[in-house]
Amino acid sequence: MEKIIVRGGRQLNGTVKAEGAKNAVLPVIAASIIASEGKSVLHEVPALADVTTINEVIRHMNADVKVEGNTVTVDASGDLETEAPIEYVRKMRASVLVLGPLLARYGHAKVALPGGCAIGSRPIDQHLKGFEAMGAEVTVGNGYIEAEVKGRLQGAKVYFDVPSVGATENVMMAAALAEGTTILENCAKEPEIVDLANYLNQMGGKVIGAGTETIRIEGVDKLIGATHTIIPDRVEAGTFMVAAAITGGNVLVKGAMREHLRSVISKMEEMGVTIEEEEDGLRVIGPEQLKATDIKTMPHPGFPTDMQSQMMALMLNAKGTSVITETVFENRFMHVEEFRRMNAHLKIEGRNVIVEGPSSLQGAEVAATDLRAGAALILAGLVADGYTRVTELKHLDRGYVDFANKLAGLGADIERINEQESYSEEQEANESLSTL
Ligand SMILES: CC(=O)N[C@H]1[C@@H](OP(=O)(O)OP(=O)(O)OC[C@H]2O[C@@H](n3ccc(=O)[nH]c3=O)[C@H](O)[C@@H]2O)O[C@H](CO)[C@@H](O)[C@@H]1O
Ligand SMILES: C=C(OP(=O)(O)O)C(=O)O
Repeated sequence: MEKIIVRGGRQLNGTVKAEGAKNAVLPVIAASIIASEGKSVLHEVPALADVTTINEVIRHMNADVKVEGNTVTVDASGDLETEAPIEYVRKMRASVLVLGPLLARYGHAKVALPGGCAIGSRPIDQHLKGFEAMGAEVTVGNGYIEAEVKGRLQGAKVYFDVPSVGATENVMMAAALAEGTTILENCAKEPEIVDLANYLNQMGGKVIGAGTETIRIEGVDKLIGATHTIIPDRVEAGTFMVAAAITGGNVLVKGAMREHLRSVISKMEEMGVTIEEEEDGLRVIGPEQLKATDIKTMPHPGFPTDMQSQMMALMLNAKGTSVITETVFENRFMHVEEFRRMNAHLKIEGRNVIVEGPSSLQGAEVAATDLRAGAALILAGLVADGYTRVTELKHLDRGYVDFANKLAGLGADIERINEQESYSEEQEANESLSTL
């Protein structure tokens, strides 16, 4: 079994670079199959498990995908299959993002129903509502969603009941190749949606208003492969910002963009962290003593749910009572039990978690319950007394490239090991860390 072992107590210093954003690259690769001519050349693609999965999904459909370092080239000009089976969707829910492109290009798409996951039930009714408004017939049965339209999708007016990132992206991709104009209202405004719209426009699409609550899309007859560079990952950047702050360190996070991280920056500043904008990123300097604060997760530009567990780790080290309110996902507190194993003082009250700090965190064996929880437990391990061993790394690998090595590069006492059953835990920890 693979584990990350971290021994707390080191201050982090130095420079670390954020990779291309997972949540931008997944819809962009899904959108690449909409191009019936030419190749797309995508730069700054992070080497994540989720990227491997989306590549497998579109390869399964007969797209030609080449990966060379951080550049991915997609040629989807041949005839594609219009189905994404369960094995891919189970690994990664974002596989449903091929629905819009396939439906627009072929008038048919069949994708396994994603179901819930560790953070909530995560329905996709808003995606389907958008396709139906554009004239598609959608059926759900035998574990699959099948969408079909005779002729082309028709431009339509769609009002989303909730500002969903995935629904905004899926319907925006479908509308790019529909006949006529589509107006999407109450859209999600995340930077990754803007990145996708920019890519669609580079392909010949006509999308305006991405990043605001109303997006207007003039459908075009065809889209052509294009070159595009993925934006930096604001959640990975935010995670390293917390790593610097929690250890009282001084770290330059290259690629961290102020305009994408406003809510995270202001909350960290309220906690006493110094954040300075530099030419190529943000410098984060941790205080001697962090102060308590409250956060409420919201759609962008509110505080991102994907930074909630990392902020919990930070609050555990702050003086006073902090309150976290999770409004985006109904079940995103699985990490609370794991933090408690590290002597964290946390109380769940409905959608709130009361954090009593500073907790004297103790190293323990803990499991990543989702990908951000995995990162957050490692952050807590950076300041816990003794060894923290984090398991279930498959979650972490979905969203972080080389996380342990990047932290080690900043001075953390951390190593990723493949456990030999015959070793005792302590022997193994000592041996693996003695080389650091
Ligand atoms: C690959 C990707 O980009 N993942 C991100 C995306 O997920 P994802 O796109 O799945 O998240 P959504 O924005 O769709 O979900 C937001 C909320 O809307 C609800 N909802 C969503 C769709 C729908 O049809 N009906 C519905 O009720 C969800 O249950 C949730 O409560 O945005 C989330 C919220 O910022 C992030 O945590 C994820 O990291
Ligand atoms: C919840 C996340 O991703 P996904 O939507 O891919 O599960 C995340 O990135 O934290």
